[in-house]
Amino acid sequence: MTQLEELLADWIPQQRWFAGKGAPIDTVTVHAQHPLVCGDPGLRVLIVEVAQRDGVSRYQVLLGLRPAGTLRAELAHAAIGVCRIDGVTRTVYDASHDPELTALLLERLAAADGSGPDAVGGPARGGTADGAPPAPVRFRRLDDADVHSGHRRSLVLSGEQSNTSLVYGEDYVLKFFRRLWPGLNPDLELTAALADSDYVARPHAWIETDVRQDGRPVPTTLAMLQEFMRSATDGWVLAATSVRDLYDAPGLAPGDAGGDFAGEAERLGAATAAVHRALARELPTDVLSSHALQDLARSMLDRLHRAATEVPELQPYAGVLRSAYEDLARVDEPLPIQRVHGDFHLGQVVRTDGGWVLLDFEGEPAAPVEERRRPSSPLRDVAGMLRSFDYAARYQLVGSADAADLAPAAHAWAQRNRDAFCAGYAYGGGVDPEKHQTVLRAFEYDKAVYEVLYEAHNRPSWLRIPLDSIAALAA
Ligand SMILES: Nc1ncnc2c1ncn2[C@@H]1O[C@H](COP(=O)(O)OP(=O)(O)O)[C@@H](O)[C@H]1O
Ligand SMILES: O=P(O)(O)O[C@H]1O[C@H](CO)[C@@H](O[C@H]2O[C@H](CO)[C@@H](O)[C@H](O)[C@H]2O)[C@H](O)[C@H]1O
Repeated sequence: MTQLEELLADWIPQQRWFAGKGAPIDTVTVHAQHPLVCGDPGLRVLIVEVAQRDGVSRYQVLLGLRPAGTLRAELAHAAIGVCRIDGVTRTVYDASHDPELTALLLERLAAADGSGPDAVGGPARGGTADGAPPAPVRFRRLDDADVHSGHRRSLVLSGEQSNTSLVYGEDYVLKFFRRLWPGLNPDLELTAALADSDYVARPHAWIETDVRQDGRPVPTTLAMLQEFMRSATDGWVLAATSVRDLYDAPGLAPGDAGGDFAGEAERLGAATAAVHRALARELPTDVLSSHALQDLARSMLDRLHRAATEVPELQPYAGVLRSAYEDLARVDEPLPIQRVHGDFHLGQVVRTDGGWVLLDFEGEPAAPVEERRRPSSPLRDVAGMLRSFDYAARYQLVGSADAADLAPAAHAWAQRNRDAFCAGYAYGGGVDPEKHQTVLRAFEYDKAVYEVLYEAHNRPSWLRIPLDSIAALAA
């Protein structure tokens, strides 16, 4: 490995967005390096390949470069290290934290030519008049997007993120996809398909490059610029506040405790149904054949095997989970499928003055992009949100001395909001989740198993949450 690759091999595992935390890194290779800003400071987009026991994954690093010893104190936390690059000793750092550099990205997006919605996922436009190939990193803007670079300073959104989002003033969010899969990112694809919907943050522009796959260059989304919902409050924060109010009111039912969330849960259900209907209008739909249903059940079983091998505490419940998947494989009614959110939870929705807005249509960040772009049952998203109500109810019990006393209240809160969400989903025009219990249960179990792996890798102290839910579901 080069000096830079050695530094990255130490730095990458400490990043929240690194998805390979379950195993050590063997090597890091800089697969491509595209200069965006030359000079001092400099900015390069790196595509790095991280080799681990289970294979090689690609990540995007925004590399800032300054002469060694000149990194300002406020950027010290972003430092990756000091190494020689192009014969000069430089400090390299995570440029997403450097507003001086990120301002230039917004300027490039504002200056980009407009493209129609078909340009999303379309071929790179052909280079310059003299026939030169398209630029390695392309800045593209939707035709009717009004991107201006007046609010230049960006701030990195803090929080439990799989990617890195920069907020410019109060206007835009620029989200850099960290784990890269060749091709169109489903977040950009679905957000663009829903561009006119009141339930999504309007997409404006994107950044892409070509990533080689099987010897061919594949246009691959690096980042998406969308409207910043300035009046937004995170759904997780709202739900957690409601749960806290309930825990502070011993003996009261969730509907009587103050801060009841059921009205919001119901409206969220209706908003989810509206988004599903819009996705079904804009993008292909199908019906799952019985053969495909069996494949789906098998994929759930595979995930269970992987999770139970890695997290043995799951093994006592494997029998119950397996039989839920077998029931799914035997469902003999047609299961409509369409594009869905794919990783739906309370942290992916924000409440604005105008109602609920859905974010982050990327799907489960660890899954290959072909899998995430595959149509699925909308009940998969319903199940994701039901899991999230369970999380919101349980997470304040982790490590609490009052956990046993509060458990009935947690159960009541989750049940009330599950019911409200499902009712809202049905009256909002979605299928009635209550009438599809076998499918819903299988998706819920599968999501909980995913969460077991997710927590084991990212937040081991939260591992008990999905494990306890599975124990309760299996009881
Ligand atoms: N357009 C937006 N407007 C307001 N807040 C946003 C917007 N996009 C993201 N956020 C906030 O950032 C958080 C993480 O964004 P998300 O797109 O889910 O990132 P990730 O893919 O890294 O999980 C969201 O939960 C939300 O609170
Ligand atoms: O939002 P991301 O796309 O990064 O999704 C990943 O991280 C989520 C946590 O931030 C994780 O969600 C799990 O924890 C949530 C509470 O923090 C909870 O509301 C969800 O129900 C639970 O699944 C998500 O699974 C993961 O893909």
